[in-house]
Amino acid sequence: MSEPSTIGIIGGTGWLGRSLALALLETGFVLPEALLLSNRSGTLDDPQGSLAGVGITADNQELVARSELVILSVRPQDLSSMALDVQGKLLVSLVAGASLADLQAHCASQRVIRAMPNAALDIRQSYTPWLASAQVEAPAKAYVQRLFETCGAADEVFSEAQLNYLTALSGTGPSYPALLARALFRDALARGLPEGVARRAVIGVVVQASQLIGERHGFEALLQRLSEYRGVSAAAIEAMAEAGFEASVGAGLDRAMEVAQSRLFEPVVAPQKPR
Ligand SMILES: NC(=O)C1=CN([C@@H]2O[C@H](COP(=O)(O)OP(=O)(O)OC[C@H]3O[C@@H](n4cnc5c(N)ncnc54)[C@H](OP(=O)(O)O)[C@@H]3O)[C@@H](O)[C@H]2O)C=CC1
Ligand SMILES: O=C(O)[C@@H]1CCC=N1
Repeated sequence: MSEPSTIGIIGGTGWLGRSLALALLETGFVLPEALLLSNRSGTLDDPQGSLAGVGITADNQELVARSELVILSVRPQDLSSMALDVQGKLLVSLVAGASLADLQAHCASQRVIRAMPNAALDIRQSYTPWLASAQVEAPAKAYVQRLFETCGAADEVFSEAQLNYLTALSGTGPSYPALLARALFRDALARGLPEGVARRAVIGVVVQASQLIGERHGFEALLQRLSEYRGVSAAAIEAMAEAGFEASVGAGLDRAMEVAQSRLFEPVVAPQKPR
């Protein structure tokens, strides 16, 4: 496969589609004139001009005709009612709950990649696992890996089960840190802290202090080091564990994975014949 010279993003003005478009432009991965976006109105709201020169259309088939690589970034329910024939071209879908087989049948291509970024694509810090159908050639896979590295880290995975699990674990992006932040915030308010202090303390922990977790400090090593004081942190970590912290996380992931594998996308228009 020679590298696609044109990229089209269906749903390219949404949260993920637009963030991806901006990342591809910022990194020079694609030139504005080689990028085409679609949405239902065919209009582009771009007050800052960051998408200057990029094409916009309301006609998804026109986008397919003009793009060598088609990226699908609409909500699952919008895909269900969308007739789309990608004419055997390489299709990269970001749609949660749409399996490779569903996408092949619905969009008329055997060459399909399912990718699962998260909302941190917005700040070019997504973690994006992806799964390719057997018909995707090695150079196309290498190209897609580089494409997602424009906005964070990416890994190929090798089963729908792994991708569905990762939809629950990492596709949810900021959900779990935000849940922890809300629990800490509510606790602080319940104990009478002023709201501003509570909010800044929580952000200080969940957003700022958590940056210590990374290349230099693994999370296990950090927990160990803090626990070794046998003081306040150790008491909190152990009491939270005893109260069922990990069981609660496991239950949430179970439920999220059930939804991720439950065909959020159900075709209501006739499938195309895969090419
Ligand atoms: N947001 C997230 O955190 C994550 C989302 N995902 C998946 O990514 C996909 C996109 O999500 P997200 O960007 O958040 O959703 P948004 O609702 O922000 O964006 C959806 C886009 O699709 C457009 N659209 C809707 N219907 C059509 C249509 N018939 N033809 C062309 N464009 C259309 C919308 O534009 P308009 O309404 O103007 O037509 C909009 O630009 C979803 O499938 C989701 O499951 C995956 C991981 C994380
Ligand atoms: O919650 C959702 O369905 C989307 C897909 C994964 C993350 N956000």
